[in-house]
Amino acid sequence: MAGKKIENNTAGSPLEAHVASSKIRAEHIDKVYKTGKKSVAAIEDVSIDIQDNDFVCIVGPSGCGKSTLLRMLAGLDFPSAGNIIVNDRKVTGPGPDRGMVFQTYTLFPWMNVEDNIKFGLKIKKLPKAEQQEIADRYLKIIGLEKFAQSYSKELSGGMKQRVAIARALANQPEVLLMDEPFGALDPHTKSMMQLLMREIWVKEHPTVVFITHDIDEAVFLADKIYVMSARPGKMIKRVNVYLPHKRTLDLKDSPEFIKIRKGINDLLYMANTEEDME
Ligand SMILES: Nc1ncnc2c1ncn2[C@@H]1O[C@H](COP(=O)(O)OP(=O)(O)OP(=O)(O)O)[C@@H](O)[C@H]1O
Repeated sequence: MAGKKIENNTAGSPLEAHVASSKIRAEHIDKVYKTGKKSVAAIEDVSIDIQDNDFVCIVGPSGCGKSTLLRMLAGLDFPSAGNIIVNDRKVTGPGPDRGMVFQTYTLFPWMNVEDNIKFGLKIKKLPKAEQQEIADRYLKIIGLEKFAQSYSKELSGGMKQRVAIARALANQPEVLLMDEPFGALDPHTKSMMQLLMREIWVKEHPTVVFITHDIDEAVFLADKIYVMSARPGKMIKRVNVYLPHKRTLDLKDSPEFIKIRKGINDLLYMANTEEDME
């Protein structure tokens, strides 16, 4: 697959091409980790172009560099070659324009739910009434109004992730970067979180980049899916997901959903088989 150009399964409509604006661009990214004398090529010649308000998932086998790529978009790590551009500016570090949600729960244990959500707003020194208004709005969206005064240790994993999402969204980042945020949840809670995440996106329309190795999750959530090959990870295809804007869980049993899932599984299988044969 080395050096293969990324393919798009559909050409954008002329209108889309005209009005869409690039929010995030990764241009020919390589990432090599060096530890002592050893070096690991994590990703190779990866390019992506994400438009404003897109919900994008990135899928690929374990170790293909998904988290590495997301960390570089966040400015928490840097490419060995290539550029990352967010809002037409080269990324040189983390910034308030990008919110992150990780797989591990990252709430501040000494703050209650409401204060966790207000954290970034306090730093921004927003007036108290405005902080409360925003916290109330997101508590409602995540359905945890009754837990506003609870602490992290009193919450389930799913509840903690809902608060982490609310905390990230409350800051009104232009881009939400999510690294397998539902990876540690049981299947039922995971489905409920997927539903909630899609609902939040339909309402708020943040630009979302969501990493997962769960193909079902990617097809359910995203409008565009970038598929990566095994390490060193390369982008092999961008798949546009033409499913309804508003989604319900029974969509997962529909022929359209199953067809897209199969297409992505086939791509991953082919990419990995080709790597094995090289
Ligand atoms: N700080 C680091 N130092 C050295 N090697 C690293 C470092 N971080 C990641 N790697 C290596 O880079 C490769 C890509 O890792 P990364 O965590 O980005 O993959 P991933 O696709 O997110 O994996 P998973 O799906 O299992 O979480 C792996 O081989 C990993 O061992």
